Amino acid sequence: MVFESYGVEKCFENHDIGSTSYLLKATKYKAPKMNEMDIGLTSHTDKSFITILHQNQVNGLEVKSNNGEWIGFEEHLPSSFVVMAGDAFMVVSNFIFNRNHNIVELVKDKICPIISFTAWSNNRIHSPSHRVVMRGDKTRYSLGLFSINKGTIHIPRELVDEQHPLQFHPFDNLGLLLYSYADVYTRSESCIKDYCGI
Ligand SMILES: O=C(O)CCC(=O)C(=O)O
Ligand SMILES: [Fe+2]
Repeated sequence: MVFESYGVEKCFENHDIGSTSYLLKATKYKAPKMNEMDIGLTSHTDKSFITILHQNQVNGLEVKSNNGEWIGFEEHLPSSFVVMAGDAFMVVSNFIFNRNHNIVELVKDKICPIISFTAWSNNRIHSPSHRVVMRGDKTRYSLGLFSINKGTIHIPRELVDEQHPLQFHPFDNLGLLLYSYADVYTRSESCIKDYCGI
């Protein structure tokens, strides 16, 4: 849908199932002691191209809004999941799908572009900062499917123009992930900009 909306469907073949590695991560977040509030996962942006998240109906995921407020993601359907852009892609929206694959909620333009700059979309799309905050007395489980492109991601020529001069060198998505964990990354405001910014 995003590729279509930018008129670059032809680039999709470089991002299809054969061009992507997947990391499936299951996480258990314990309920805070004494019913207080606990940060389950500190604020970050994902280094994937795209992330799909599902939780066991114990809310906790929060996304930073444009004005710096944290918006809690409230799950209403057991079959819903969140699709979120990573630094390699970056999207302005969170899509929440139901089991018929229809978008049931679009938290458009609320997502904060404060610290991240998109690579593939040449800085048009932003990956949201998000975190997990635990409240209440229930254990939370989440499943995250992180898709990471194999090979080199090139910024489509169609996404470079006068208003959007080229912002990123071609880059390796797995390299970005490893760089974010490596000592060489000095933890400035934007990992992706440090890694392959022009
Ligand atoms: O558990 C969640 O809902 C979020 C997990 C997450 O953001 C991550 O692992 O990068
Ligand atoms: Fe994340």
